[in-house]
Amino acid sequence: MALVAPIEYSILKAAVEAKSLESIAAELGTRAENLMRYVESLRSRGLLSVERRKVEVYELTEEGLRYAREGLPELRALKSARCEELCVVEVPDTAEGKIILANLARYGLRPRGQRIEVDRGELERVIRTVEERQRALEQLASGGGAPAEIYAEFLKRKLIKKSVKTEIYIKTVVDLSAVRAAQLKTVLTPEDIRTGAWREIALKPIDLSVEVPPAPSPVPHFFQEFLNYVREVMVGLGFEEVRGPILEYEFWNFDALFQAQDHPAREVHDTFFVKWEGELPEPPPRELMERVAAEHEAGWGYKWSPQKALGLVMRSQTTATTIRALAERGEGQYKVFTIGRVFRPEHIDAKHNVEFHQLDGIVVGPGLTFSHLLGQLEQIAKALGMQEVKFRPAYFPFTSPSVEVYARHEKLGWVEFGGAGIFRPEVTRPLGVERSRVLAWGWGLDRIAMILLGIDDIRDLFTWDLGKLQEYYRRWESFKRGVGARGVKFTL
Ligand SMILES: N[C@@H](Cc1ccccc1)C(=O)O
Repeated sequence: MALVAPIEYSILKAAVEAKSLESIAAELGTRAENLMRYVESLRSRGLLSVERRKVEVYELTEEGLRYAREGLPELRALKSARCEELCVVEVPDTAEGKIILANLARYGLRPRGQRIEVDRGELERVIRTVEERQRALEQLASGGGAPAEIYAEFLKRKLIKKSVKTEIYIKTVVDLSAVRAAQLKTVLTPEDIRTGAWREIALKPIDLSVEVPPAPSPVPHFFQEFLNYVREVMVGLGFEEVRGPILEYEFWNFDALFQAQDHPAREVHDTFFVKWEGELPEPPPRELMERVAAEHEAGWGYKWSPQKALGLVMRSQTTATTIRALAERGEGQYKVFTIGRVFRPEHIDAKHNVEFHQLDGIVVGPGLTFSHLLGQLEQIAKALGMQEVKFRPAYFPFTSPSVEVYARHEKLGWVEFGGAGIFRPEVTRPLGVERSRVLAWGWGLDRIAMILLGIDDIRDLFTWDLGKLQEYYRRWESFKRGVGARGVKFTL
């Protein structure tokens, strides 16, 4: 038993005797185009045969169509005749007048100059003849036929033209009792599968060749451009960019930052721990692991586990990347930054997302102080176009002293957008950095974008709403134009 859609069943029923698709469409009250895909689907399942026949058809020319609508010009002329003893038809000396005279001559009416004189009986005979042509023309216009001699006349007069059309004839090649109309669906639900209902459902074919309506053309994404802008600003301030992996060893995300292995932030609720059997980042140097181990054991007084340090996390801070840079370069004078995604299992709200972007930077050199740090942070904030920032004392396991950095958001008030501090000796010592001091900070770029562009909800940075995206892009463009042109005020 073949299952077919209700419309397919109607087609099969209508085509038990071979018929043209056009006539079946008319029978079913639709257009042939609408049936094509069902016909094709029935054919491909061997339920229907399809034959294409070339047929000669007559089509009205533009002129023919116009006369079908407005009436043949000679008919109009004949009807304007004024009759006394004789009837008189006045024909204007125009292009149309010429057509009128030529056609009236066909029916035996000879003009004298621009006028035709004819007796009433003759006039009525010719009017009937021409009216017959007019009816034929209108019939042709509405898809009907006409007497053979009229085709010849109209062809000569160029009111119709011959063309070859392909007609589709279909015939059902299956016994109707072997076919059943079934429910037609485009999507099967888990329920349909569980209950076995799928057996009774016909899947509606989807025609992938159909043109879809054009979608509004996308603009570049404002936040992507914003991230590039931050990158440019940092490079402009003399920083060098470094990059690091998103799937990171706990070692770089925590241990190298002197975050104890039993530190609360390392518990499941603050970090995404990853079970991973794919390719791994290159492991940290053994020797470095040993020095970090010694630092932890002396400082925190517990047994440091190398296995724990080689666990994998979705990095929760891009400080994991700047600390890699510090380990690689060691002692010296340099400034590096990184921009990248970080991940935290947060409760999502207007200010928190589980995935956001940080700008981390370090400035390395002998003799650097806390004032240098605050000055550096101010300079970056200013270069990014921020109006006012505030610092508050804070705690991070890897810096001392430490601050949190705040800026004012139009709607949300003072928003913390990052932390900063000077790396503790416990962090720098195992990396071989003993003479230099390291200023470090990590800022949330999503929040900075919200502050600069007046976006009220962090989730909006990833909105699918094209209207919002366009609005934010406009704001971003006008922000970019204004950078450097605004009065900047800082408060310590
Ligand atoms: N990594 C910290 C920010 C920070 C970076 C560097 C020094 C101090 C603080 C955070 O994610 O919140």
